Amino acid sequence: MTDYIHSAIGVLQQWLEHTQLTVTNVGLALLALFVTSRVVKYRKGLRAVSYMPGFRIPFHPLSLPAILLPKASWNPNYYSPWTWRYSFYKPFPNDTISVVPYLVGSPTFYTTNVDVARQVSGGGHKCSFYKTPESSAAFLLWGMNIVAADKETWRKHRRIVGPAFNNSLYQMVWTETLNTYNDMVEAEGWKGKKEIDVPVIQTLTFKLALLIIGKCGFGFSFDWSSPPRSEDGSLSIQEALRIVADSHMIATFLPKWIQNLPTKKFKEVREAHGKLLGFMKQQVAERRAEVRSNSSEGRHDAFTMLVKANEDEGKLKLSDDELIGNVFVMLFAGHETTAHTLAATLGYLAYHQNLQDEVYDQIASVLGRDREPTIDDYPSLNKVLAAFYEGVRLFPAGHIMIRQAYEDTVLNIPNPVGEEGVTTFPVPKGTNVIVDMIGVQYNPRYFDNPGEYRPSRWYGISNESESFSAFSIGTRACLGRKFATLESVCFLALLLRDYRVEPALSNGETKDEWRDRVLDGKIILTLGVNNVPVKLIRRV
Ligand code: HEM
Repeated sequence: MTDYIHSAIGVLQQWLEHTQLTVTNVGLALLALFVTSRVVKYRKGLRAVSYMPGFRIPFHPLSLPAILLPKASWNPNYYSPWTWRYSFYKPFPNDTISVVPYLVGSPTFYTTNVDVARQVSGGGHKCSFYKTPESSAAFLLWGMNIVAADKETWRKHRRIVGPAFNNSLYQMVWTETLNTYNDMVEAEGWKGKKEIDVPVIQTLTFKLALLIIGKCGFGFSFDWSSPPRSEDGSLSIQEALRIVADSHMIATFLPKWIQNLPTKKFKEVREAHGKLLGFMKQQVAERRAEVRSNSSEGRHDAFTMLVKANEDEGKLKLSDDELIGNVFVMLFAGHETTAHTLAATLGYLAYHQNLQDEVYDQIASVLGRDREPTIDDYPSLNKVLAAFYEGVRLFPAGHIMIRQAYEDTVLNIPNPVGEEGVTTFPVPKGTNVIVDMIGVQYNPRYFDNPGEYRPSRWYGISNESESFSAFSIGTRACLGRKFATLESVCFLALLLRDYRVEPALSNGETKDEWRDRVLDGKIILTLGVNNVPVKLIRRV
């Protein structure tokens, strides 16, 4: 008997090694097998997939098969499991499908179609869809905010938060990214080194994104090398913000009684939350006093702008908790997303040296060898931006948008490619519509050879174009898109100006094996790539 158990464990271990799956993913895989089921019937022309009702999983069943698939087993010529995610839709006649519960409950539509996404995601007076509180739970820890709010509440938040994303903030994002890059080179001891090993590029991109949100979003003065605790042992605000960002999933999804257990990790998380909350309350009061006494003129961070806009507002002011909620939501909407996309972009550019050369040639022609970039260079660095846009297309950090019909309505679903027109489907109140953003980005309806990393597909396309659907579309599209692109273009231009980025291969590994290992997706709250190990070779 023990022999059987040992050999079963052995087989499982081998399979895990082969597929590079973690134990958590195996758990999810088993759940997926149980939840996802066979195609059962056509429902008014859309083919339906049926699943057992009653499961409330943090992300939808389509995420799960993509995670559980052993690499490349479905198509030896293709390496990204995310293309498989799109191919999920291939057996169906349309790029919008409905998933119908076996027993009770209303069906859910899954769509990879931009027109359907526009109908459900935009908000607005005429839109019959909204974000349910359950789907926004991850954003509601610190108070109501623009991401979680809907309808009238959203409009109230947007009026105050929208104006904070202005040219002064953008100038600050650029300047602070430049300062942070120089700070990083100094603090990491890169000066004078010809070759630098970076085992995980995410350690840099996550720190960069945190410092930029901390400085430009919260208006804190952070620096690359500040110690996590002061001499008296108390947590620094910078470290508290890092812990809060890193423990977001714990704080959102773990029951309170588990979070209150006396382990080192949970104690640290509680300390960080307590410290930040107290600090933010004090900051609201201080900034309000500054705004009232006109002494906030030199401050352009989003937090101060928000307090200012709120002071100027008449009846529809935000409460202090809502102000704090909106500052924190920038951390959760803008930190991981930007950091993951930068890591994916650098991974692709390391793998495709010819494309990196093309980007570098532009940087060199715009900046020369050592001129610091200014925000006026941003439009001329369009190939850097295109490299970033292609990174976010292939790994759209905001990989899912969940909406629900709050009244009986219809969806106008475009007919399959090759057939003109739309078909109108009745959508009863309570029906969920899930916009599968990975599916959208890999949908051949919109992108020629969608699995290929090809930044040139974005050349000559206006920045305002809705083709960049990875930031969503319509009135509720990402408010931080320019924030993210300015930060990323500035950082990439500096890094690629100074260093050639190459894959750091492990023993005996080929470049293609590196690509398969690294440029593979993982989802926690947002979608990113695996750890990206690179070598930075100083350009002379
Ligand atoms: C690569 C980086 C980013 C990506 C891929 C991204 C993606 C998205 C997506 C898909 C949405 C729509 C979500 C939905 O409607 O369910 C969204 C909304 C939003 N994002 Fe971003 N985002 C990024 C960076 C940022 C940054 C840096 C900030 C702020 C500093 C930010 C702030 C927001 C806000 C406030 C909203 C809500 C807008 C509204 O509902 O009116 N994002 N983002």
